[in-house]
Amino acid sequence: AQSVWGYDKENGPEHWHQNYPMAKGDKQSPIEINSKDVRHDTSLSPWHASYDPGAAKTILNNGRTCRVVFDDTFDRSVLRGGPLTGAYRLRQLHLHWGSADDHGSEHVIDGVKYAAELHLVHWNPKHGNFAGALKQPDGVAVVGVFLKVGKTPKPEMKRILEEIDNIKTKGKEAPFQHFDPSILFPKSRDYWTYHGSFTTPPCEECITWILLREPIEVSPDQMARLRSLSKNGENEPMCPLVDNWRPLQPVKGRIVRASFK
Ligand SMILES: NS(=O)(=O)c1ccc(C(=O)N2CCN(Cc3ccccc3)C2)cc1
Ligand SMILES: [Zn+2]
Repeated sequence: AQSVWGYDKENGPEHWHQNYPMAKGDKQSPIEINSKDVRHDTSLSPWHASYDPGAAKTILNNGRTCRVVFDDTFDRSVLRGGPLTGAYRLRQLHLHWGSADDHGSEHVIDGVKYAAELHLVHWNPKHGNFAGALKQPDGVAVVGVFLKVGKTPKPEMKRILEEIDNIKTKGKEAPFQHFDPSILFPKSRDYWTYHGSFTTPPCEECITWILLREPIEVSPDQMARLRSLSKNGENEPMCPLVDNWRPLQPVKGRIVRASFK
């Protein structure tokens, strides 16, 4: 039977192109950001998120990540500015992380891998709905925030990680309300931006990436909580949900712009 895609030897990133040909495209993500190749673009404006905490709905474990889902039926929580034209609607946030603190992020910055990477996924309502947006080059915008392990963890991450106990296994979902994800943003608004793809199948090349330069800190036990999630269902053999990151993809001549010098 067609094995559903995942991150294991038999269904991992090297196999994805068999069912999802886009995976071999020339605008794939993630990529390594090399500061020497980045262009400071003075025309890039600051980005702005105006999120309604009431839009948060649920948190779930889908066996591949931990995801918080928001109401995106109208312009309730939106991202504007930066490289974007118009307001993009926040649909969900999720994370990618490693089995140890020295790796786990998808994008790599000058050789540095972070322990995890948070993705806030937004779509362009001019394309009608999310399914339509992912067929357009300007359909989706993802803000990426790097997580590093440190001693002064952000209390805001606590809220997501406290919910982990209720969604330990695949398919588990819990209410997750009154949450404004902009509290997860670091102080600096500096970012890199480039055009790329979903880092998971179907790997459509519809994403304007906005990667924040300043990482946020999480504590060692917060990372341990994330790693305590299981990719299996409740009554299946335990299998830790870790290393749900895609390896680096070829840059293929793409230009990465920076909002800062
Ligand atoms: N890691 S990432 O930020 O690049 C990212 C990866 C996947 C997704 C995501 O939600 N989907 C990709 C397509 N998929 C299937 C789908 C669902 C509804 C309609 C149509 C298609 C959903 C969003 C962001
Ligand atoms: Zn992601």
